[in-house]
Order: sequence, then C-alpha cells, then structure tokens
Amino acid sequence: MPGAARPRHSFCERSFALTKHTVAVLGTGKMGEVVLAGLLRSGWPADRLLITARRPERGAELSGKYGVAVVGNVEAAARADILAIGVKPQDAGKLLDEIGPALPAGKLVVSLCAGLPTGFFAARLPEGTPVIRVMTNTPALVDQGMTAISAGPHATEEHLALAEEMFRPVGSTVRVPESQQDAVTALSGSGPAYFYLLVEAMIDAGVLLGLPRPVAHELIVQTAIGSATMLRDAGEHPVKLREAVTSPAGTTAAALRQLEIHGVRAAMSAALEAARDRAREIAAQAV
Ligand SMILES: NC(=O)C1=CN([C@@H]2O[C@H](COP(=O)(O)OP(=O)(O)OC[C@H]3O[C@@H](n4cnc5c(N)ncnc54)[C@H](O)[C@@H]3O)[C@@H](O)[C@H]2O)C=CC1
Ligand SMILES: O=C(O)[C@@H]1CCC=N1
Repeated sequence: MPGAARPRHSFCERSFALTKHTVAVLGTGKMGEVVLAGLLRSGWPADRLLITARRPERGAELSGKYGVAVVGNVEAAARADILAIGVKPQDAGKLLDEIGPALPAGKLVVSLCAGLPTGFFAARLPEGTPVIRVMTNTPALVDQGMTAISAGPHATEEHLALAEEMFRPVGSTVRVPESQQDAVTALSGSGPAYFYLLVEAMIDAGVLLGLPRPVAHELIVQTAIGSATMLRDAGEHPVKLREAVTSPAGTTAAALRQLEIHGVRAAMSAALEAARDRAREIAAQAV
C-alpha cells in the first residue's frame, strides 16, 4: 500500500510522551505498513521505529521506502518498548512462541489482530506483560482511520494513552471494553469494504443506465465524499439527512422502496453478524 513518509507535524509540535519509546511493527503487510506510515507522517522519528517482515524482499521494500531498520522478531522484541503485532491472527501464535520466552519485562504489546482476545497474548507472554487490543481500519492511510482501543491484562491508563498517541494522528480513536471488540471489527474494521462494495455496485448501475464509466465513477465517489462529510459535520441524524433528499412521490422514494424490497437492511444486519461471528471463530481456532 502507498503511504509516503510526509511529516504532518513538526517533532516539537507534538506532546510526545511516546517518541522517547521505540515502536516495532512485527509483521508489515497491509495494516503494519498503514501503522508504520502513519507514525512517520505524524513526525515519529524513523530511528525509533523497527519493522520485521517474513519475506526479506518485503523488508527491503519498506526499508527503502521509509528509511526504517528491518530486524528479526526476537531482536525487535528486545530493542523496542512497544510491539505492534501486525500479523494475521492465524500467524500470531507462532510469532508469540518465537518472541515470548525471551521477552524482557516492561514491553507493551499492542495487537492489531482481529478476533484474538488479549488473553491469547497474555497466555503466551511473560507474566505481567501489558497487552492492548486495537481495531483500526485502512482509511488510517489517509489520516481518516477509526481505531478502537481496549485495555487487556496489566494495561494501565498510561498504556492506553500511549496507544491513543500512536493512532490519534491517523484518525479518530475511541476506548471500548474488550467485550465489544468483535462488534467493532464487524463495523469499522471491515466497514470500509462495505462502502467500497456499495460504491462499486452504484457505479455499475450507472453504467447500466448508460453513463460512461468514468462519469459514473466521479458522480458516485464525490457523492460518497459529500454524504460522508454531511454525516460528520451537519449535526443531523442520518434519518433526517435521508428525508431531506426524499421528495414526495419523487425519484429517491422510488429507489429506496426497491432497496427495502431487496432487503438491504436485513442484508446489512446479517453481514455484520457474520463478521462478528467470524471474529469469534478466528479466536476459537487460533493456536
Ligand atoms: N486489512 C485490514 O483492513 C485490517 C486488518 N487488521 C488486522 O491486521 C492484521 C494484519 O492484516 P493485514 O495487514 O491485512 O494482513 P497481511 O497479510 O497483509 O499482513 C500480515 C503480514 O505479516 C507477515 N508475517 C506473518 N508472520 C510473520 C512473522 N512470524 N514474522 C514477521 N512477519 C510475519 C506476513 O508476511 C504479512 O506481510 C491482521 O491480524 C488483521 O486481522 C485489522 C484491521 C483492519
Ligand atoms: O477481514 C479481516 O479479517 C480484517 C479484520 C478487519 C478488516 N480486515
């Protein structure tokens, strides 16, 4: 994923508690890179960042792009103060087996993994290791992310504040009880994909109506941006915003009727339940 290392704040502008700490991103695929690029954009010094990568060519690519050091997992765990776990949930157990036994005291572990409870990490790490679970999303790449943060075992207010400091520069943050994280994953973690699917379907429908694809694309993308900005800034409930578009016996009412007939609400509810259930299943299957 792209994400240029463009400082957004000067170093002294931010009240860094954190930059005295070194962060290691263990597993730098899509989300690991999003986190790495976000920290750099927010002014995090590159010499306080480490990354690990399973594939050497991926490590070389990111090192060249961002100027950060690539190290092994055990070295990252030894040198960094904060370990951001960016591997797939299915790969987390193996990673923890590798770093767990030698993990020095005092490290903060921040898991990005969907589904995995903090207890999964605590059980594989030395007693007393603080663990935080976050669920962020890909719009963090453009500083419009949504990150939900939960304290796990041994995580204090200070640890939560550190996690907030990591993710606030790339969007909004909210604290939630860990029991809500699977629902959060279904809503905002996976949420961007639902919007992209909707946009794709609307563009295809525009083409069916005879519009050139680039025109349909521009119409829908700008309509999505405008609607999202209204949702955030207009101070109105979505129902009110929808009513304002819907003229009596007009075009919008005709379209909304079809969306209801085709079960859009029921589909959304079933989809989010499936995502929540899949998060639980991932946790149950993790070894
Ligand atoms: N993609 C998304 O939108 C979101 C993903 N997440 C979570 O973020 C995590 C990463 O997801 P993605 O970035 O999408 O997956 P990804 O597959 O793009 O990245 C995972 C990376 O971890 C590396 N890796 C695996 N085992 C490793 C090891 N032992 N040492 C070093 N590197 C290792 C892989 O080579 C890969 O580059 C997952 O746990 C996922 O649940 C959370 C929120 C959103
Ligand atoms: O699809 C997934 O499992 C990950 C977690 C949330 C978004 N992507």
